[in-house]
Amino acid sequence: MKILRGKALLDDPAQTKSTAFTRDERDKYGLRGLLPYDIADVEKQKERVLGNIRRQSSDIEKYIFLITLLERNQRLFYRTMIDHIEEIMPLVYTPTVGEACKEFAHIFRKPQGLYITPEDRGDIKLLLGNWPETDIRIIVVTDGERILGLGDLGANGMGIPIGKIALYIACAGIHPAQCMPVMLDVGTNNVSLREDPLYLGYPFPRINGVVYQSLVDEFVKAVQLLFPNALIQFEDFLAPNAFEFLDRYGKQARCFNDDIQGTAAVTLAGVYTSCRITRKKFSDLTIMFLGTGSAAGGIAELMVDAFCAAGLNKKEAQARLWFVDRKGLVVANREGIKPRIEAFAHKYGRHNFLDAISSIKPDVLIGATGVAGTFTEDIVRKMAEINEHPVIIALSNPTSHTECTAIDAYTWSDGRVIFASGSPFKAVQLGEKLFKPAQGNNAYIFPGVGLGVQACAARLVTQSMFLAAAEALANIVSEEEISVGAVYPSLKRIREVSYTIAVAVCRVALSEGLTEVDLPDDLETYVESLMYQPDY
Ligand SMILES: NC(=O)c1ccc[n+]([C@@H]2O[C@H](COP(=O)([O-])OP(=O)(O)OC[C@H]3O[C@@H](n4cnc5c(N)ncnc54)[C@H](O)[C@@H]3O)[C@@H](O)[C@H]2O)c1
Ligand SMILES: O=C(O)C[C@H](O)C(=O)O
Ligand SMILES: [Mg+2]
Repeated sequence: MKILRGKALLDDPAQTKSTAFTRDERDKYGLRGLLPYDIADVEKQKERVLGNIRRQSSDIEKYIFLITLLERNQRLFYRTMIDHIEEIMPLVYTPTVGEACKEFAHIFRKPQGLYITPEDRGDIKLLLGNWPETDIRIIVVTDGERILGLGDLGANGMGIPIGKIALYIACAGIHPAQCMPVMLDVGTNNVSLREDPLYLGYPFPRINGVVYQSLVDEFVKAVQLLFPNALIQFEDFLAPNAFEFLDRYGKQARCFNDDIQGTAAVTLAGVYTSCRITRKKFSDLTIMFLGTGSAAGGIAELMVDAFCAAGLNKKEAQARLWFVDRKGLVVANREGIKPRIEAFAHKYGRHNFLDAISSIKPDVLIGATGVAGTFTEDIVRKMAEINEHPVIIALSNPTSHTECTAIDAYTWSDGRVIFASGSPFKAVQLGEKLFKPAQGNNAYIFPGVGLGVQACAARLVTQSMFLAAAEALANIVSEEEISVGAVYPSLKRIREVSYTIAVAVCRVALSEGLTEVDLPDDLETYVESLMYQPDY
């Protein structure tokens, strides 16, 4: 890295320390007179940042403030984010990032990340070469077609890769210079966006079919050529594209789909942990999904592996999993069952959602619909009638799209529910008891998986890695966390979580012969040594 001087040094987000430059440094780098007198250490700077965040009148203003801080002073941004993760994460990630994506074209200040459009066909390598860094290790790419539960947001969806990359850096210590957010801006079918005069994306209907597929092919190939060490995380692609790309690239490129696989691991971990509260055996559970998309489909596939690891055969495992869609219980011989769901369409009578719960008596209910309020009072009460401690995981983001809120879930189940949700909820006081529901979000998984894959230079990312990540995450939850109803560890422990998952991923890669480097025996110390600390 070229050492800058004077104003250029102050203006460089990666190198500046702003008011923290010491007298000696101010002398040495030609900074005298360019800064106020006080030498503010990072603690003082953080105090100022927090004051500024808290004085903003809305979360979207807080988001804008934080993004501009990131553009000004990278280390201060990440130090603040790491030290105050519970306060900052909901601002740079779900739920606020959902609002930021909807408003993206209107709050845009400075480009971040790489944009690829159909006009760049044939030139994607050249575009990647324009990126200012060469040693890229983590890429988060979206085409914006299914941004959280908000639908097709086109190029506005860039907020998601930017947010996920911030989590890679803060939660797993990937170096900022090694990360790249990418928007495959292939158009949008959201007419109101295309008609918005301030819209910044490719203002045409989405390309599709082979034309679209070949552009994604070109992107993946170009990444492999220019950034051979990069891990590609596919994010917020609409199903079936999400599944198709995973099938197409998963066995030949270092990539995974976060909504399918990351979500699967975090949900499985929550279910494992719930067994410590319900005292049920994991292999005895019956699980019901509302929604048949990427998240639910991905979870079911990993659950089958988990049940098989617990001693069931594949058929028995599949028999434990049930799907409900808008038309009710998904059963054999129903029209139009998605190929990924067929194995779970059992021979059974037709039932609506509520009757399906009464009849099948699931221990666990998982929502991945993107539709608010789909876990109604009737549904939660029914789950609580058939289970002493029903497990309800409402995955949909952002908060405005959650299947049910924490307070409703606790109230309707008389405080007996074991609840987790994709976006965070505040603690709920019900009589004497305080519940602190945990956030069931793939943020617990993908940073650690990325760190692990990088640490061991795994050629591919496999299902066994996600199974191991789920086990590692479940094992780390403390008794104290469980006592307030949380099935995940506190976010304050996220770097410990990511590191633990990374070590588990390395072990799987080693056992599957996927590593491309010689790893030291002491994997723990090695992985920890790789983690970026945003210190001056
Ligand atoms: N918490 C997490 O970590 C996490 C991870 C991934 C996705 N998600 C959330 O899950 C939601 C779904 O994501 P996805 O990728 O599976 O999307 P998707 O579009 O692939 O799937 C959504 C599914 O829900 C079904 N659905 C919609 N309304 C329904 C209703 N009223 N009743 C029954 N089914 C209904 C759709 O038919 C579809 O099958 C999004 O809101 C997303 O934010 C959360
Ligand atoms: O982005 C998130 O918060 C989780 C997940 O990837 C989603 O798509 O909702
Ligand atoms: Mg996602």
